[in-house]
Amino acid sequence: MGLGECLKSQVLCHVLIGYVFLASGLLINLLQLCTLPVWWLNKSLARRINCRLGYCISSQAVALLDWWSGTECTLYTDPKMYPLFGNENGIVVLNHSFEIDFLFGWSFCERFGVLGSSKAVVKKELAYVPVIGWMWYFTELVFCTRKWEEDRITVPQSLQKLRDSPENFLLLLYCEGTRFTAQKHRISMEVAEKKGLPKLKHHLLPRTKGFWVTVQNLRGSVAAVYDLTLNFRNNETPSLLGVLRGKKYHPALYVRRIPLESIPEGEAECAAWLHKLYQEKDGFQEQYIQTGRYPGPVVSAPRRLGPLINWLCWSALVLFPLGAFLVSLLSSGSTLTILASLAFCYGASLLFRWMIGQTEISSTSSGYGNKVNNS
Ligand SMILES: CC/C=C\C/C=C\C/C=C\C/C=C\C/C=C\C/C=C\CCC(=O)SCCNC(=O)CCNC(=O)[C@H](O)C(C)(C)COP(=O)(O)OP(=O)(O)OC[C@H]1O[C@@H](n2cnc3c(N)ncnc32)[C@H](O)[C@@H]1OP(=O)(O)O
Ligand SMILES: CCCCCCCC/C=C\CCCCCCCC(=O)OC[C@@H](O)COP(=O)(O)O
Repeated sequence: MGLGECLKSQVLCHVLIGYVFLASGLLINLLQLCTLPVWWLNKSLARRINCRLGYCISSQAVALLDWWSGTECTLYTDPKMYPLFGNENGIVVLNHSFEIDFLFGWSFCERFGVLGSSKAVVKKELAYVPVIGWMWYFTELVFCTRKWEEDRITVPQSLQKLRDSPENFLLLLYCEGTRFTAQKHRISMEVAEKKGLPKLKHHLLPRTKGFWVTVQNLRGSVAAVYDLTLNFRNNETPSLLGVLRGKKYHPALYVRRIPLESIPEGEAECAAWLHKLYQEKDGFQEQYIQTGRYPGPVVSAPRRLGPLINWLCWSALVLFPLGAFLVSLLSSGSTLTILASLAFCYGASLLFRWMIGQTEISSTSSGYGNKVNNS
């Protein structure tokens, strides 16, 4: 085992990474809170500032993936479309089969220069997660309850706010609405059968209402739907803990750009269009599993230095006071202070572990989609 591998497996390194993420993240959340008065004075400026602050948090996770674990994603797409990525607003439709599929989305957003302004339609529960959830509140993510009676009012309102976004954005929509499990797949195929729709092998049946309201509310301000299909070599199942331990994964992503004008306006037609899209996605997944490739040529999208520099800067900023504190603690010799500090560190590491748990299907998978009804 080389020095790098040895370092990546050390619990102390993981604790320090967690500390940097939490300390810098909470500081950034506080800065975001301080931008509240700016929203009333100059909304566009407040949004730009919050995009930069959001970048400071999300790019730490990207640095962990791109630079710490060294994961490289193989991108399959049309090279003629590639220059448009990040240079226009887009709705991203991605399969929701992996615990940290969002992180690979973030990694590409970074490469296309829109990480700070990246958006998603996320379940409301995530708004309460410290650091990430609080940051999302300020970067105007669209929160939903996954109860259509409520979402039909609130989701369009949030989407309307994005129309005059001062920066280009990619809005991620997991139409499956929940992470893939064998049970949810079985139930959703029962729904498919009842609706007379063809069965999907690798996806849950997409929920169509969210897609329809998203397209309708963003028509005129979004140029295209980006259809993304993600999978991993050798049936890898990536996890945040794996990335933290420096495990290198081998993702492959197929991106298709579909002009928004080509999507039907009526709800029923739009729903049928989405079901057809998922049938195509299922075919692409099958092709990847059979051949190890997606259709189309491979395009290079190199990782950028930005996340690494950001991470190093925040690390220096929060590790220096920690070092000074530890020195003064040890020299003070007070047993009570040392015990209190140890208890605080233990609490902070539990919080970090809980946050990682939010990405884990085994610990936090909701009951949504476990029954043949809306919930
Ligand atoms: C080039 C670019 C390259 C790279 C860039 C890539 C991407 C990066 C971009 C941005 C990244 C930014 C941030 C990402 C970071 C983090 C995000 C991470 C995670 C958060 C993810 C989530 O939280 S996912 C969960 C929340 N999101 C959603 O749910 C969205 C999808 N859902 C919907 O759209 C729903 O319609 C709804 C939520 C709006 C409402 O849900 P509800 O259930 O109330 O109603 P529905 O009408 O949808 O459902 C009822 C219909 O469904 C049928 N039904 C019943 N049971 C089932 C079942 N088990 N399975 C399927 N269908 C079922 C039912 O019959 C109803 O049918 P109708 O015919 O009557 O409609
Ligand atoms: C440099 C250190 C970087 C450490 C990065 C730590 C980041 C982890 C911190 C907080 C995690 C919060 C974000 C979790 C995003 C969860 C994504 C997700 O997939 O949500 C599930 C949702 O779709 C559907 O939920 P269910 O399947 O119905 O249940």
